[in-house]
Amino acid sequence: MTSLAEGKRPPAGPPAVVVDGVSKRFTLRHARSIKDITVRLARRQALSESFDALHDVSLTVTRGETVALMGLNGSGKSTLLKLISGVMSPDVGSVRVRGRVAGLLDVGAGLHPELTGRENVFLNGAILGMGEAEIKRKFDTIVEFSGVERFLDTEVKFYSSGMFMRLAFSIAAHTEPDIFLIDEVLAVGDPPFREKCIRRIRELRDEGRTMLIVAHDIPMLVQLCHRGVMLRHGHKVYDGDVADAGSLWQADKKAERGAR
Ligand SMILES: Nc1ncnc2c1ncn2[C@@H]1O[C@H](COP(=O)(O)OP(=O)(O)OP(=O)(O)O)[C@@H](O)[C@H]1O
Repeated sequence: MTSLAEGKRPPAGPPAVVVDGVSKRFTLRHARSIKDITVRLARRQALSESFDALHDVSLTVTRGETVALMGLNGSGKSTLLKLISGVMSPDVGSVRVRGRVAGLLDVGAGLHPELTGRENVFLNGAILGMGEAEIKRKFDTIVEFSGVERFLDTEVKFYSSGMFMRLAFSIAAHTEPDIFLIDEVLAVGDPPFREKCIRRIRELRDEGRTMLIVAHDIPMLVQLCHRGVMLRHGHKVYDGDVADAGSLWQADKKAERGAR
């Protein structure tokens, strides 16, 4: 696989994101009701267990770099993006971010179901750091990109998941973030919209925005990204050439299929 971004690496600049020795532990509760607790205690089974979703992960992203985060399901990619976006804090280590961050971490995250598409453009735009004048100036572009014009005055709870995602992506992608975090959303849209998103990501990349992208579409990541980081069971196992990271992902995937 050859990378489109090869030879187009951004000039070495100041760091935009510094993740330093980060670990994150989650507790999984096995019993929620009094009955569950009683049964598990009688059987001498644990009521909960904890495990490390991220283990001593360090990562520096230079301003203007587009970095692919790869790894099988459950390897810790989304957790890492949540730590960078600030919606979650690490148990150990630190995360420093320089600039305005726009995260697209969940389909429709940040859209309010009871509000219309139009109201959500204003609300979500403001949450993502745009002023009212800026939103008004970009309103038509955002709506046109999303393709939800006809449903603009409908509450978004009536939108399909694809429409939800299109509006959410469109708002976030037009906030001119310094750092743009994209998690899996590209898997949800229909193919023409996906192509549009990829074009927009490429534009943002060529404008010199910093991006971290999580996806399972490895050829797309290889095309779009300057660099690839591979996670395995919460550990960073590779950080370097995006095509090589892609090959590691393919090998893990093959091993996982073989193990089933
Ligand atoms: N809030 C939470 N509470 C408990 N466990 C969690 C929580 N969030 C994530 N996990 C667990 O942490 C591990 C890492 O999850 P994460 O979503 O970061 O992986 P991922 O690499 O993004 O996976 P996928 O590709 O499936 O989205 C998983 O085992 C997941 O079940």
